[in-house]
Amino acid sequence: FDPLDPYGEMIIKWDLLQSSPGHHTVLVKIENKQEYRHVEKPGWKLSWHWVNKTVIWDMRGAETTEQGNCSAFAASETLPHCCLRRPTIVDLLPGAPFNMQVSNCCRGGVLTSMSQDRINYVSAFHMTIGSFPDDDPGEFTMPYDFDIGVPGYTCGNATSVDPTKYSTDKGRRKTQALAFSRSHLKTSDMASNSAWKLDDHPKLPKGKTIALIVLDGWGESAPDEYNCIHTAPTPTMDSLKNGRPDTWTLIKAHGTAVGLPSEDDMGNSEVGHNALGAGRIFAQGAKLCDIALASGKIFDGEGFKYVSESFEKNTLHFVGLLSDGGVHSRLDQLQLLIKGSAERGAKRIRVHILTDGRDVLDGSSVGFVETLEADLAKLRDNGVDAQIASGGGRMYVTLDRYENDWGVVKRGWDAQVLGEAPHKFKNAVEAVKTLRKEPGANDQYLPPFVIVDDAGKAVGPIVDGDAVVTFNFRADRMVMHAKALEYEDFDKFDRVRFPKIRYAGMLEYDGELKLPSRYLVSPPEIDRTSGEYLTHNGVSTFACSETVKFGHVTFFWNGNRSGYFNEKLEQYVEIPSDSGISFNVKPKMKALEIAEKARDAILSGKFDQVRVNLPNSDMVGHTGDIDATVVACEAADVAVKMILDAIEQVKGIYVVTADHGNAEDMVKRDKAGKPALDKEGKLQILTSHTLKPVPIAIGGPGLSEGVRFRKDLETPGLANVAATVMNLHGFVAPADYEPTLIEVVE
Ligand SMILES: O=C(O)[C@@H](CO)OP(=O)(O)O
Repeated sequence: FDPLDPYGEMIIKWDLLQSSPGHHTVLVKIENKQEYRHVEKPGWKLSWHWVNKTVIWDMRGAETTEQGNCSAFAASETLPHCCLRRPTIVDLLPGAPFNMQVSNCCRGGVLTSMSQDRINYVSAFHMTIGSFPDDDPGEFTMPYDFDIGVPGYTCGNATSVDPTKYSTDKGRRKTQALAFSRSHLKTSDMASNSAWKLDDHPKLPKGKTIALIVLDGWGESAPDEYNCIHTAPTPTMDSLKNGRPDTWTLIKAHGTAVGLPSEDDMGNSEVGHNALGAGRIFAQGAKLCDIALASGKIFDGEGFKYVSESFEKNTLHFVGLLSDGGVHSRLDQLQLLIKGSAERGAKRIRVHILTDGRDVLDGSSVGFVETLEADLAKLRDNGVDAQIASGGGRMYVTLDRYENDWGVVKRGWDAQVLGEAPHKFKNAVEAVKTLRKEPGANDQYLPPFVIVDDAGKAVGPIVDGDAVVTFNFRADRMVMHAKALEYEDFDKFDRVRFPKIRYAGMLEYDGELKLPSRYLVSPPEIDRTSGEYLTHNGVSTFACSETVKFGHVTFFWNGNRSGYFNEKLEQYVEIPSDSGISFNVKPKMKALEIAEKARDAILSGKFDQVRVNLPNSDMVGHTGDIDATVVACEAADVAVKMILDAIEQVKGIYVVTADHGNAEDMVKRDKAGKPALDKEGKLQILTSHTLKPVPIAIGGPGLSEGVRFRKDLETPGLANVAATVMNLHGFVAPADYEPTLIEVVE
């Protein structure tokens, strides 16, 4: 994956043109679909491993670098071109004899990228293959273990897809290959175990137990009454900071430091944990979608083409979080999607909105719905039947995560698919305004509603043949919904009706589950995470949080990958979260239970790294309840103490940090930093994350003497933590990781 080239890839295609037992003709093409990367001289050098004992009788357009031992064919009239089990093929040079050429050959292996040169981005060669005399002449079997011979690429396994159709006789006849396989190449070369080996740190020892504590939503801000971290009693966290400039510092947790489009983007747990675990900054979903929308490429991709097949006769539905928070989705991206779809033939559009009030101010939902309504009215003027069809608050309708409460997803299903909800309105602005007036109502927890026509009938249930696009780019709160929309076998709630739809996510939400199977933009490919390196180097890990943050310290930490890298070395423990309540009701959440599990894991002596996420300051901060958030911060501090006490006992090391800010600032501020009042003179409570930096502290009896934070890094951020932790485990981090935060002084 190359952030400059997020859509790029190289593909090797094999078309089986003729096949009889023991004799096959194959056309191989290498396509450079990168945007910027050319394959320069000395060019590609393609090799693979034959499954059976196979020979290449004849080649055109390319040749193998060696013939190998063909003595088994001594009796035949001609000797094969190559008898190696692992042949290496090179392109012919320009000026090769005419009878040796095929189209797209003979450039010495140089391949330009498709977007820069639409003529020379393909290399092709042709070969006839057969079997050894002592082997069964059988069906063609695709070889494996491809290597393109260009530094920085690894090939995935080949997969079978529809054969290519060829146009012959000046386009009058189409012929079709018999079978077709393609193998994708990735820009990383981690196939062999030795590639994972980390060098020993020259000064720091191995074998220390490290507690890695992530306080969720714990930023650093000026002390005042709206800084709950300041007002809460937090003696443990204070003791890590006060008078310890060498082992306590601040790091960036928002904006470009975590792969977001701009410095105005607050941090969030997804990008924060990705950066913490991966040690590098990857362009994140928000940015990838911006690029795809700006270039219009989003509409050329397979995902959009798939949904657009419903445009002629059926409805296109959009489902997602309606705000400009930029954490899970953005209104401007939805607007571009709606516009682009209408321009490309969508005639009937329905939007199912989820109101926010968590990444943006509570009450802002009304403005967002008004903006969307105005857009849809314009479309209606232009003959597109476009309307909002249903809605509800994000925390109560649809956007649950990590299977904490399927009831949330069911409420969304009932409104969006079945067209059923306890509240019915003729118009969405009226719906949101009215429902917000109910006692205790807020944007996050608005009850579900459907929009109905004059006859009281829902205007937009999702039915057979319709297309559905979920426009959130962030994964965690879309996975459950995606399962309901896509899984044939599904038992989490009674769907009543399971419409046959064309469904695409804005991104792929789970790379392991391949969910959803269609999407508009490819997600960031976060590879070679610190967790994967450390397991390859024998480091054992225990990771724990409660349900609402469990995936943060596992899935996000490991580059959006579920499951273990090495079951023998890892143990992940999830403590069930409270469900069906807002977390200000029980602000201590499961901090104590998480700390107990971490303590036991540390004292067991079985783990080199014990990693936890303490969710309190974030989850309770999001409720906007200041008193409860103070209790939450205190609870997190108590949990930190319990873990640090255990580290003290085993003479280990601690690293305490956070993924983004939240509880340190609970009020909207004016430019001078003073609390901003609304039109009625009331304080505007901030439920969202912030742009603040987060602390990081290191220490413990196991920390070698002379270890301190460097002062020479210009803007250290979350991505610098992975290399730091690797050092504390006694290893040097890979060269392309963001630099370590620490140095060892004599
Ligand atoms: O709750 C969430 O979904 C986000 C805020 O939208 O918070 P976090 O990034 O901390 O998970």
